[in-house]
Amino acid sequence: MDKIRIRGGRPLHGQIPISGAKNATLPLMAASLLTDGTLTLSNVPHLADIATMASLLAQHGVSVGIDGAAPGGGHTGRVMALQAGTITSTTAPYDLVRKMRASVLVLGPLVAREGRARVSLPGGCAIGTRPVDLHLKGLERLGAKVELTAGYIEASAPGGLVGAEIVFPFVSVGATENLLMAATLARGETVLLNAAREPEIVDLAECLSAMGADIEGAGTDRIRIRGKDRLHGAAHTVISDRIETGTYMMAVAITDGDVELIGGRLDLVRSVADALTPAGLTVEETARGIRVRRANGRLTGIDVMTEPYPGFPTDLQAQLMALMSTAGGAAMITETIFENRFMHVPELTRMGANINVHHASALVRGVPRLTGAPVMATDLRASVSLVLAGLAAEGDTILSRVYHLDRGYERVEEKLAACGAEVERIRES
Ligand SMILES: CC(=O)N[C@H]1[C@@H](OP(=O)(O)OP(=O)(O)OC[C@H]2O[C@@H](n3ccc(=O)[nH]c3=O)[C@H](O)[C@@H]2O)O[C@H](CO)[C@@H](O)[C@@H]1O
Ligand SMILES: C=C(OP(=O)(O)O)C(=O)O
Repeated sequence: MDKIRIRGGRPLHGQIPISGAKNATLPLMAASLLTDGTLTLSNVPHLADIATMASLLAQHGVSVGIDGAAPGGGHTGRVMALQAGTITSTTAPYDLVRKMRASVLVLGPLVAREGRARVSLPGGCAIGTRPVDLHLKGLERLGAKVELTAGYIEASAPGGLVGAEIVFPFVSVGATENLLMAATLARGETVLLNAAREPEIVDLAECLSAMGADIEGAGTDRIRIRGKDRLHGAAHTVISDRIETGTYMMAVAITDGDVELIGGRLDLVRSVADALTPAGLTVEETARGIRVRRANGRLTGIDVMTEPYPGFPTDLQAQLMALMSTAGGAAMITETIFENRFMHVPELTRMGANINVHHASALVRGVPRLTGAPVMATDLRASVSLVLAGLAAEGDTILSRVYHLDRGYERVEEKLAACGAEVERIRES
């Protein structure tokens, strides 16, 4: 298993290309199941999760073609062509689903197109129990019969799905995506209320519309879908990764650097910029992306609560905690989305951070400096928070279980090293 070694203390200077969004690409790939036409996605990031979704789709019978990296390894990403001419299997097996929870996004499209699906229950993960009850109740509202048998979701709608009003009791990105996709092939009209408003939902809706779906209101909490008999192929460019953007914003901030994030979109990270500006960061839109640097001197602690979009994203909470570990004064960080998303705290503490967790809140008292240490990744965003801490720490940090990082950060060590960081991957067989 690979490790990453970081020698801290080097400010980042230069440019970092932002990749296409993992969390947009995964549902977009699942949407290919809705049509026998070809769905061509550009700006697809080269990540482990994307490879997992490609394997899952392949075993459903989808042909997946990838053109290789863009010339020069640039930020324009890969082009992926997906064609689900015939669905050869409606089962999503445990072995693939357990690797990646987003595999459950094949459920809605499979039931909508084939009238049935058998999808392994994803189960919990390091950050929480993460049930899928809203996905299942929503499918039932669309007329599917849903049973849980031997760890699998068995859903059937032999006569096809029928549009309905679905009110989510709380916001779920995945349930909104699954039901949005399912509703595009349901008979009649579906209305999703208290729908997630994440940019990845808007991206999915735009792609589905290009495939012939009739969707209004994506990006608001009320999405109306008029079902169609069939969808067709389309070409779509994946939006830039706002979580990667926010992560590098904080990497620049923690090292007191000055970097332009090429392809980063300020409108997608507004809540992050709004939180980090009072902390002492300058965030400016440029012709090609976003420029980030400190306004002057040490950053100051801020209080932040994670919320569904447009609030501060839970996927940037761990990175913010690393940043606040070296800020002046105290910061209170409250996690409202996942019940167990503080797994990075003991590891940051091992690097000298002063953090006390009380239920869903962490009180971070800034220390003058962190010290490098061997640390272990527990989940994707926790692992990158340790990379950030390592960039600012005195001495060497060695991060193990890098496979978590590889799920969501494309060429992270190359991107950081190109801006002056001393970071290298230690490949181990
Ligand atoms: C691949 C992808 O896009 N992943 C993102 C997606 O995950 P995901 O789609 O899994 O997250 P959700 O928005 O569904 O989860 C929000 C909360 O609702 C709960 N819940 C969700 C569904 C359900 O049926 N029942 C239920 O109780 C979850 O356990 C969690 O506490 O949104 C999260 C919240 O922004 C992000 O952290 C993840 O990076
Ligand atoms: C939690 C994440 O992903 P997933 O929902 O796939 O676990 C994430 O991207 O931070």
